[in-house]
Amino acid sequence: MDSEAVLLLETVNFAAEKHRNQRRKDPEGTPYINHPIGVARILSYEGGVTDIEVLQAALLHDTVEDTDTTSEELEAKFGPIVTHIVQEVTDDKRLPKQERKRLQVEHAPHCSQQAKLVKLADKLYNLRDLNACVPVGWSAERVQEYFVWAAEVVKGLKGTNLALEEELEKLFKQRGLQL
Ligand SMILES: Nc1nc2c(ncn2[C@@H]2O[C@H](COP(=O)(O)OP(=O)(O)O)[C@@H](OP(=O)(O)OP(=O)(O)O)[C@H]2O)c(=O)[nH]1
Ligand SMILES: [Mn+2]
Repeated sequence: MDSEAVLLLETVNFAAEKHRNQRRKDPEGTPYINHPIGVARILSYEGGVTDIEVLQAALLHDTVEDTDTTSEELEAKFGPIVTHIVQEVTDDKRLPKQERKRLQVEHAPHCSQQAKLVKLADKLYNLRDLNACVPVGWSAERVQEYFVWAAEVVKGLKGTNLALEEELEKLFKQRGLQL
């Protein structure tokens, strides 16, 4: 087996262990790990991305934000490039939610190309997920607000990956939003 396959399995296993007690917000409580795996899969299968560090960062992208994982831990196990991409897509959970959301819109255009790819795939996964089923406690208005905000973030990511941007544009159009 080639060394990149070994590395991807090592990465997905690390993410699965870190997210093992977490569930998605859908009524069925889908295992959280389905999300990072799906984000990495969007990048490879739909986006044609073969950059192993981007695929690893996609698998790890919510570990620092949502679990006890530290950047130091990622750096020791996966190296500085993967760790930096994850840091770029990590919200500071100590900030109020509104501020975190505003900072994503502000920072998106200044991210590295690698981080922009992960952000595009993360938004595409989450928007498709919202169309498939509404998180527990979310109103239709809250779902629409998420689309409006996501469109603002994605505007700042334009010119990164045509296939993913086209898929996102379709979803925004269905909601009456323009990129
Ligand atoms: N659509 C959907 N999202 C769910 C579900 N379960 C968990 N999430 C996560 O919830 C986040 C979006 O919910 P919000 O209320 O806007 O944000 P918050 O969790 O950070 O407070 C996303 O975080 P994220 O991946 O860090 O992305 P981002 O929204 O911060 O860009 C998404 O992955 C689900 O069942 N459906
Ligand atoms: Mn995510």
